[in-house]
Amino acid sequence: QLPAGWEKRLSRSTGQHYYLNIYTKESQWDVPDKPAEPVSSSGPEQVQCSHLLVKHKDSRRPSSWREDNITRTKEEALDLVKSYREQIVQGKASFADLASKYSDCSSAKRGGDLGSFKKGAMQKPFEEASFALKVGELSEPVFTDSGVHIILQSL
Ligand SMILES: N=C(N)NCCC[C@H](NC(=O)[C@@H]1CCC/C1=C/[C@H](COP(=O)(O)O)NC=O)C(N)=O
Repeated sequence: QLPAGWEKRLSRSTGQHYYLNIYTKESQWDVPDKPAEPVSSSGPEQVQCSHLLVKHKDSRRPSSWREDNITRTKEEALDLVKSYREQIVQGKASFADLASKYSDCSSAKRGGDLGSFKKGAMQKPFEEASFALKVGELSEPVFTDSGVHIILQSL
């Protein structure tokens, strides 16, 4: 008798039995010894985030809708990102307002919204920071080849 939430399946490729978590559709070879977890332990499949990106002269593409040739240094970009983050945290400005004015990413037009994305879509440092956030949480400055970001997880 299997613990609740599991189904016994036969693998066509190996002829072995495996066990399917009927909630998360995750499968495993080992016979389950406790009821299936209704949410996957590996966290959400995808997240929706907005970001404010400040590029610098060493960015992979040191150009944006704001500035054809971006010459600020990485340190200057970090100082700007910190000042924007401070204004948001102190409630002096909204994330979307500052992103639409100052983000060097085309998503500035949407208040920084990047839409939903799965693992594998964004550069690793950005992905790791995005998936580590809770809904409504604002990241510390994150560095990618694009430049310096702050990230807001929206959904
Ligand atoms: N899937 C969605 N929505 N679009 C594809 C995103 C591709 C992805 N992009 C990034 O990782 C950078 C960092 C986080 C956001 C982002 C935006 C970049 C930043 O500007 P850029 O350095 O490119 O000039 N602008 C657009 O791609 C990548 N794997 O390169």
